[in-house]
Amino acid sequence: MGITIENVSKSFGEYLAIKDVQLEIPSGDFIALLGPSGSGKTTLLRMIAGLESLDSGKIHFNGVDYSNKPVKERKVGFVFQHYALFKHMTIFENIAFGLKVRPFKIRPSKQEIKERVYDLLKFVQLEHLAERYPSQLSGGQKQRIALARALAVEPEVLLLDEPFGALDAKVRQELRHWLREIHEKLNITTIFVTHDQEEALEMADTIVVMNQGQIEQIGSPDQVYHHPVNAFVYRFLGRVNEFCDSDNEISYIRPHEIALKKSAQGNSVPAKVLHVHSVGSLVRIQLNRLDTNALFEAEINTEKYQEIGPLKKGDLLYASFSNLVVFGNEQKEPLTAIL
Ligand SMILES: Nc1ncnc2c1ncn2[C@@H]1O[C@H](COP(=O)(O)OP(=O)(O)OP(=O)(O)O)[C@@H](O)[C@H]1O
Repeated sequence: MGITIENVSKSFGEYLAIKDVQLEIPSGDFIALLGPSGSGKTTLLRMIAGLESLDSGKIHFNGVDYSNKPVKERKVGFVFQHYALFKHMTIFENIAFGLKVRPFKIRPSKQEIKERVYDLLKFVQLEHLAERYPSQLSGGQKQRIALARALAVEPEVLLLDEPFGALDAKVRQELRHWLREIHEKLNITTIFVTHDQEEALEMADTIVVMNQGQIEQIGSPDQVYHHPVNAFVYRFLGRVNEFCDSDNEISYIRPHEIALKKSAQGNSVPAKVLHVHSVGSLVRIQLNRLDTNALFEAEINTEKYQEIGPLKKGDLLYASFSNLVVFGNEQKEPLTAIL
């Protein structure tokens, strides 16, 4: 199902939480709403679900105005951060719930419900847990079941609000791949809220970067990461070094874009090593520019480190900043790209 969000705004009392948002979500897309806490991601998701009213604007599902339709008419499935499984029901009953409470006329038979629940359990690879209670499941298993429950009613839109937020890093990683595979199989339009840029970059077809109730940029992971339209997006999408050029301009470069050499080359800048630490296959090096005294961080792989290292505090290196991007303080567009 394609969704069109047209000039939507929403206030809570005096506070304008969503400001004139426009967004076109093609059918079958996997979208991440990415932004810091309080940027309006959940509010926008809840408006799409019909859980929050709109002050102005419209939301269309497949070209039909759904702005005032109740939740139950929207064919949406939800998964929230805190599982929200019914504690007193078995896993089977949890998944069956949405089907059992359907009006009599459209309610499947007992046998049909049973088959559907087992199909879903198979789909999320947790058939063996049907008779357990939520308290007997791990966090990751609970979220798989929450997804199976959301899928039971055959939604045309899947809404996920930080579904892996409460899980540890390894389980999160597994579930990201798993959810992406599920999306590829079912192709349901999926909107995913996260404040984790890595999660958004890894999973989504389209990233919508939000800030203070507004959209800063819409684009593929590659576009928002490599071609951010402003300083906010640049900063939010990953580690970044900032150098003040003047009162109005700041230049930005990501740590992995800085080339480090043992000897001076071209317009490289001398810098002293302050700190070195390894993170898996990467080495992060904190340095101090000798020309401006500014601190910065470079990131290289272990092979490159073997070429220039081992390094210790006080060692002298030469840094080339070939990909600096300059934004004015309040500018939306990059002023220049210095090569
Ligand atoms: N029911 C409400 N009543 C009053 N203010 C609200 C309500 N819901 C949200 N807000 C405010 O609206 C703003 C946006 O909140 P929202 O939950 O949409 O942000 P978010 O980007 O999802 O943040 P988080 O990542 O922390 O969940 C916040 O300042 C929040 O305090």
